[in-house]
Amino acid sequence: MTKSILITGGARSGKSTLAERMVEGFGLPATYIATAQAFDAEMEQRIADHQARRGAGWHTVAEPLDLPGALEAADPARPVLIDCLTLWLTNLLLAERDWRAPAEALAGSLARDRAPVVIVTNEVGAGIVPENALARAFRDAAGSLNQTIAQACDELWLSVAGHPLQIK
Ligand SMILES: Nc1nc2c(ncn2[C@@H]2O[C@H](COP(=O)(O)OP(=O)(O)OP(=O)(O)O)[C@@H](O)[C@H]2O)c(=O)[nH]1
Repeated sequence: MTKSILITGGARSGKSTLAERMVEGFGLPATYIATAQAFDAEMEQRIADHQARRGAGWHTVAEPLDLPGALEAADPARPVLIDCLTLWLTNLLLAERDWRAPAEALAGSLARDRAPVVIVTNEVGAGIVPENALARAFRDAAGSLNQTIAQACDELWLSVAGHPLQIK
């Protein structure tokens, strides 16, 4: 049985909707682990749109930093959707925390005997090389994090303009 799925794609590529459909396809009450924090009205609106779209039947946990801990604490009988790795990385970098050890911990916990886990991430770095050093460091860290989690996942999907493409 497929246990862990990583979905990557650009902004508004449909990756969150694809992830929600996959998790709902397991036919079980599910847990949503959100890494986003609402710092402004725009983000509040995005989050409200997501919550309205998900509807009832989802248990939502907001965890901006301790993602491995949130996954460990989640009910193992329920499928989990993690949305998204890129914001988690941003939160760790802004808090000046290491991301490599938590990324390895997250990858390790995907091997656990539990209901499936679907993870959303962003495909960054396809454009021109950013001019500032922080943006370049973020781009490189995001790429490495995606590789670490993709390697640990049973399936990897790319969402392009609302269309899913299976990579692994
Ligand atoms: N805190 C919190 N964040 C949430 C909740 N629901 C969704 N989010 C966040 O909303 C973010 C995704 O929002 P969007 O900006 O619509 O995603 P997008 O990348 O532009 O679009 P897609 O590619 O279609 O997914 C994710 O990072 C989630 O963590 C929630 O209930 N609470």
